[in-house]
Amino acid sequence: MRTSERTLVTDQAPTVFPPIVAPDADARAAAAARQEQLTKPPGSLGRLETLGNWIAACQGTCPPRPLQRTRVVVFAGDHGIARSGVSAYPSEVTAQMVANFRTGGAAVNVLAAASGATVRVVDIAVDADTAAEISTHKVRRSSGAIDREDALTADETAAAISAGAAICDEEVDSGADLLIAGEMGIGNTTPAAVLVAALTDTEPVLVVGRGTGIDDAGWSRKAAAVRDALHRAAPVGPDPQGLLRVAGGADLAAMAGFLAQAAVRRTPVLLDGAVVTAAALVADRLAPGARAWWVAGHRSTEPMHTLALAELDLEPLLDLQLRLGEGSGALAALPLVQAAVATLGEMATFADAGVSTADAGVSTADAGVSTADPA
Ligand SMILES: Cc1cc2ncn([C@H]3O[C@H](COP(=O)(O)O)[C@@H](O)[C@H]3O)c2cc1C
Ligand SMILES: O=C(O)c1cccnc1
Repeated sequence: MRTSERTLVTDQAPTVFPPIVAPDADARAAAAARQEQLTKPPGSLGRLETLGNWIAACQGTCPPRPLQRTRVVVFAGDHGIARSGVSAYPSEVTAQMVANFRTGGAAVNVLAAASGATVRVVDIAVDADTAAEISTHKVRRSSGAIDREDALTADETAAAISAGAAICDEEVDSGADLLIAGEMGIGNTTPAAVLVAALTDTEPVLVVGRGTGIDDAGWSRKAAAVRDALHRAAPVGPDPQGLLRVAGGADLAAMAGFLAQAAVRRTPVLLDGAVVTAAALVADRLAPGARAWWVAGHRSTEPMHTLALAELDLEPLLDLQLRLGEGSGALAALPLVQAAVATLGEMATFADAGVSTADAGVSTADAGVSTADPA
């Protein structure tokens, strides 16, 4: 059913983000002009150029400052739907992986260390008691089983969005100049798929993927769960806060708040995989225009990810067939962002290095060859 055919119910007290200011167009233009002066044919660094220009625009200065503090926040939360056989793993793995993050043994830790980022894990809704220092923003133990009950109450939804925004503020206030959201939660690809289906008006079978590696029977159970949750969510239509409440979860709501607040705080974000991008899709509805502050690190193999990226008009930097989450795909792309900033900031110009520009060369007519095409 299309949303226009439904009676829409909007959540009562919506969490309001201030209007999003776009990254600085003047700094982006100055960066694009500087790229033309650097000792390379125009455009020859391809996507690294537009990436560097984007960082300059986000910082409001050209050349951009080197990135000093890239911070990954892993949002951990369990989901009642995991009891319906939609994941290849049991819910206990969420808390066990939280412990693994804290001792540095997970992919996110190793990838972060490899490119100089640091990792913080926050328990938003793990179905276990975790250490006090990571549970200050905890909303509840596990979100509801979305095929038959709401994921959250309205108050919990607002609290989770606010928690994510507060976590973002803590990180920006501590000096973070590039943010990455990661996630850990057995079963979380199921609510993420529901959010993407609802916001892109897509059928369940087209959004449901294999997650942690479910077999065909598990995939069928997952598609049925997505169908039932979408049915339950129909009355809220595309209302972002209502969707998070009925068919999302506390971790997804917190990530949406975090991503929206990053745009409010004019701090760039490198997006991770399908689950984070599902939260991003909601965040861009909560704070229209927030997407201008995000770059997609990679494309995961989950089908919903391609749909969500297309809806956000984001082109991923990498496609490595990753399907992990945690922030791993964003971290795989981080060296590209660092390279983009370094080339824009540190390469010599033609004038500095005494290198001849294209128009100083042999004329096209004389040599019978084309000179550089600035396009
Ligand atoms: C050991 C382990 C580590 C992980 N790290 C991220 N995920 C990923 O898999 C889960 C989502 O997939 P599904 O919806 O199929 O459960 C999330 O926890 C996600 O972060 C992991 C999953 C496992 C098993
Ligand atoms: O792309 C993701 O975010 C993802 C894929 C599979 C499992 N967990 C997360």
